[in-house]
Order: sequence, then C-alpha cells, then structure tokens
Amino acid sequence: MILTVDIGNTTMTMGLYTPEGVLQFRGSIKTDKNKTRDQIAIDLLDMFQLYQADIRDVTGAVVSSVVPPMTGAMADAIRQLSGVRPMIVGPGVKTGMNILAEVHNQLGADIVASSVAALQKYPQPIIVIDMGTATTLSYLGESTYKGCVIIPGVRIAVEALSGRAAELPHISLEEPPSIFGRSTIDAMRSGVLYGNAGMIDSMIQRMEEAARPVATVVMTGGNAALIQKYCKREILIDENLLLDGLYYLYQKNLDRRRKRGE
Ligand SMILES: Nc1ncnc2c1ncn2[C@@H]1O[C@H](COP(=O)(O)OP(=O)(O)O)[C@@H](O)[C@H]1O
Ligand SMILES: CC(C)(COP(=O)(O)O)[C@@H](O)C(=O)NCCC(=O)O
Ligand SMILES: [K+]
Repeated sequence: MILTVDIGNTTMTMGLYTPEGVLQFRGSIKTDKNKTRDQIAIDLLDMFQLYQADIRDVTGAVVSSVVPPMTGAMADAIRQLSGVRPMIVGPGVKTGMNILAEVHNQLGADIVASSVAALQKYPQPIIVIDMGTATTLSYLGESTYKGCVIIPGVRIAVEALSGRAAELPHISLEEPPSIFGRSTIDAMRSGVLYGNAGMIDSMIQRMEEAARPVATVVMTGGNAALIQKYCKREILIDENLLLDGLYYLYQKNLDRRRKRGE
C-alpha cells in the first residue's frame, strides 16, 4: 500500500492507495505547526484506525508539504510507524513535466503534484484551480507547467475583512437569498461567493487570452464545491487530484529510488 500525504496551510490530507492506484481512504486533519513528531504519529495512527487500515501494510510513502517546519516531523513519523522512508516532493524528484519557473524549487509541492495528476488525467491545455488557504490557478499545456497566479483564499480574505472592519462580523459562508444583500451578513456572503466565482471566470478567460483556450478546467481544494457552483464556466471538481498526483509521482520515481537503495 502507498501512503500519500499533503501538508497544506490549513489541513494535512492523507490517502492510502493500493499498488494499482485504487484509493482506499482519504482523511484530513488540521495543520498545526506546533505539533511534535509524536503527535503527528498519533494523528497518522488515528487516521488508519478510523478507516480500519493497518499502517504496517504501507510499503511506500510520498509527502508534499508547503509548511516546511512540519515536513521532517511527518517523514520521521511515517518512518517510525511503517519502516518506510517517504519520498518528499521537491528537488531531485522526477515529475515528467517541463516546469517553466524562474526558481525551480520555489514552486509549491502541492502545485507540482496536482499539475502532474491533471496532465495524467485530463486533455490539455488545462487550468488547475486549487481553492485552499490560497487560491491558485495554474496553466498547463504541451506537458509543461507554464505558470500560475496566487490569490488570497476565500476564507482568509473574508476573515481579513471581518478582522479589519469594526462593524463586520465573522460569518459562515452560506448562499444568500439574492445577489443583493439586504443585511450585512447576506451582503458579505454575496460578495464573497459571487465575487470569488466571478474572479475565477475572469481569470480563466484572461489566461486563455494570454495563451490558448483550454480543453479542461479542473478545481480542487477545501473551497472548491463552495465556489464552483456559482461559476459560469464549466469546471470539473476533482477532490483527489493532489493525492492522485502524489501516487503518480511515487510510481514515476520508484526505479530511481530502488537504484539508490532507498
Ligand atoms: N471540511 C473542511 N475542512 C477544512 N477546511 C475546509 C473544509 N471545508 C471547507 N474548508 C475550507 O477550505 C480551506 C482549506 O482548504 P484546503 O484545500 O484544506 O487547504 P490547504 O491545502 O491550504 O491546507 C479553508 O479555507 C477552509 O475554510
Ligand atoms: C501558494 C501556496 C501558498 C498554496 O498553499 P495552500 O493554499 O495549498 O496551503 C503554496 O503552494 C506555496 O507556498 N507555494 C510556494 C510559492 C509558489 O508556488 O510559487
Ligand atoms: K490540504
């Protein structure tokens, strides 16, 4: 079994794949930079117990992280529990994808993983949208990562607004009765939901104008379902995109790791 783990700024998501690539379970736990290695190990054990799987069946593991202080602790915890040394997505990992980036290792490991998965799963050119802590849109064509945009995420934008405007409350993101807010809360909900959806539609259009029209727009991340339903463009939702990418990266690098005796 192959364990895949993505450490994002809000959640750590874990998935267990069979060697053939069938996802057995996917679970997530809140990201917390202050956790010790032991606490992370307990989180892993809990997740396996919850989904009635045995961590000793893990024969390979792969981790992507955009939270550097947690990467080493997660790798250590996986090694302690399964005896497997995880592959860390970063310099030295073969992606099979040409990356047009000025500083190669600056590109987030999560963006690398979901781009690899999108190229494997969908017709090109592709725009991959990750609605996580940050909202990112990446443009892929000719098996090449051509660049991305990074935008404040849906939740952090609305939290910043509530935090900085004395009369604006913290709100839950539910559908307002109409685009015209007639209470403060509905006005904020309308602004956040339709505003983010409109921004996504417009960014897709601008990226297509700057490159070529795309064959696929695919969205993932914790806020994907919330925003996709208000977008005018047809957008696929793929909740497993990032973890699938980690599984593919693991498979692509298997021979290389074997040769190095890892
Ligand atoms: N069940 C959920 N668990 C965690 N975050 C969620 C959930 N549903 C929606 N969200 C929202 O999704 C965002 C986090 O998305 P996620 O893809 O986990 O981010 P990251 O990859 O940055 O950790 C947050 O803005 C959060 O408000
Ligand atoms: C853009 C991100 C903050 C998104 O993180 P997330 O919302 O998934 O937690 C992350 O991919 C990151 O830190 N990237 C490094 C900078 C770059 O990709 O260019
Ligand atoms: K995540």
